[in-house]
Amino acid sequence: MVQSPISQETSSLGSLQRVLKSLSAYRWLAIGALVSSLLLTAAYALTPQLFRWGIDQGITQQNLEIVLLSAGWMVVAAIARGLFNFGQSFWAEATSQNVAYDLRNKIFSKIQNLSFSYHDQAQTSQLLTRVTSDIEQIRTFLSTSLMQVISAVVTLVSIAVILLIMNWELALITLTVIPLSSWLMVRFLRQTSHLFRLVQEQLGDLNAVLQENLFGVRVVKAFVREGAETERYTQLNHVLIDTNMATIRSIRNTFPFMFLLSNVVTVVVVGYGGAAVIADRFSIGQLVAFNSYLLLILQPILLIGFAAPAIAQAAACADRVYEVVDAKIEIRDRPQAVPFKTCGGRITFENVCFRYPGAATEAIRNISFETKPKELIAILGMTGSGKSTIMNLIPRFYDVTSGAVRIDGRDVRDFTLHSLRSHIGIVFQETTLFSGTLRENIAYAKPNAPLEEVIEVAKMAQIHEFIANLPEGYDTHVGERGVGLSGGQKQRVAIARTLLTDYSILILDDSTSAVDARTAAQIHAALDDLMRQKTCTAFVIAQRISTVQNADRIFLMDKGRLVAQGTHEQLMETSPLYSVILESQVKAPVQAPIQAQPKEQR
Ligand SMILES: Nc1ncnc2c1ncn2[C@@H]1O[C@H](COP(=O)(O)OP(=O)(O)OP(=O)(O)O)[C@@H](O)[C@H]1O
Repeated sequence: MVQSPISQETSSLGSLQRVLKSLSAYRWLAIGALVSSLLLTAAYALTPQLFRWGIDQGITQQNLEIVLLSAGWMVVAAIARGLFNFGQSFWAEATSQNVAYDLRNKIFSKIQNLSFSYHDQAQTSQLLTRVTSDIEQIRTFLSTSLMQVISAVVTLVSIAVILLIMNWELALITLTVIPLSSWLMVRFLRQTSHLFRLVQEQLGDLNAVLQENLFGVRVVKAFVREGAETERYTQLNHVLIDTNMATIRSIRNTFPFMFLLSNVVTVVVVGYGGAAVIADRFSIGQLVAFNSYLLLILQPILLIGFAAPAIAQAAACADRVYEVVDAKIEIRDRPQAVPFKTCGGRITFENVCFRYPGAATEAIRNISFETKPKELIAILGMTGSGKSTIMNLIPRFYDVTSGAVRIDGRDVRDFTLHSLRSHIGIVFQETTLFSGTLRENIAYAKPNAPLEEVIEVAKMAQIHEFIANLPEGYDTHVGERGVGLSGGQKQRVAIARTLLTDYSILILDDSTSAVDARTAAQIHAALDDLMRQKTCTAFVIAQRISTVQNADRIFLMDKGRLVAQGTHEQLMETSPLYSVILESQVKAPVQAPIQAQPKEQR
């Protein structure tokens, strides 16, 4: 299996730093959250002092006015806490939503620009997990964990100072809790950080099975593999729960010790502080305030503890997201690239070899040919002989391993990708339609095309009659993969979609394979005229010799090599392989299309 390019290790910490840097774009929102958080901490820190004042100056001195005043200020402090809490969560949420929005756009546009070779090796489900779940984890980190940690650190420092001022001996006993619990936290993070990355990867694997299953649901049912598929999913689900349980075990091994620490310190403070009150070295109000601070100081340590797994997880997610954002785009414009404007029709392959990334052998070897203007070239050959590969090199879906592909004498790598691909109309072997109406699908590359133009190309692709007979005609909705249409109908919509573009080079890659032989012949007849008018060169890859007999030249491929070329008649005379293919097809029912029409593929 090909190694995924998106599973390399990079520094999680560095990725998390990049997330933090991205906050600068929303600095005012972030500052709003930070200021609210600081004010919230201040409001919390003030409350025990109000207690102390109320007890020592009010209750102990039997001064009702001070008791009521301190109670009133406590109400004010409570309201202030509510307001600052709201401000902190509102602005933190707004910041995180904006950062997630930017990251989603960034990763999506990167995915659009990544080369075919990247997509060949990357798992779609892993990419989906990165765009959805990973970014959501980063967002939660920014809106919750990050704020928790910042306010916890501010609270810890400010309360430590207050405690030291109030009673340094008792403060030092209390503050021992900080290094001890920090050590527990670091140990916990060391144990779990790799587990969080694993969880996200396993989630991606689980999504892969789900996605494959949804796409291949018909195959699963046809082969009665529902049970086996459920088993496969359950197994991966099991692996995921095991990893999740490992993280939970690590949490379980850490947090009880933290709680134990806090309880021990409380006991010591009450014991030591109580003795100090009896010895008149400390007032009751101070002891109550001290005890309240103790709760406040343990809370942030626990908060950091709770935030730690989320931070480790966010770091792993940020790592995965930036791996895609930083992925190398193999095929891109050269610095001096020029726009491809007009096509004279001379397409030259000069000793071209090509090996797919990660493949052991070359898919095509030493291919050389040159087309003449307005030529219609058919490419024929056994399955896997390299026909599609040749065509992939003209629009630079891949770059040659050696040799050169030229158009009118100029290397295709010298053209800007956008202009080059805009001039090449290509119908792929596999048909992909998008969710939307039939009209929207046909006008995919030219959304403003008037209906007459859409109808015109639909007629050429022999699909107009079918569409016109639908109750909603061209406004009929089709599913994301054209569900509701037969294989042949989808192929014809795809042909119409290509015909509507401003192509000058046309490539039809086995694009009538799912269409019945008579309709295929009608499509080719209609395209024949069109190819000679609109295109400078056309390539048709086909399995059936009958559909390409009219080609000006037929290229015969065998095991990655161009073994023969010429007209149908010439090849019949000179190529034994061509004769073998022809003979095998003469015996096949497709040679007699009118008498025995195969059903369109469903
Ligand atoms: N993305 C890819 N990564 C690695 N190898 C590939 C890839 N695509 C095709 N190949 C290999 O390259 C060789 C040529 O494939 P290609 O698709 O060009 O054949 P083809 O003649 O068009 O076949 P078919 O008629 O079945 O479509 C095959 O051996 C195939 O396994």
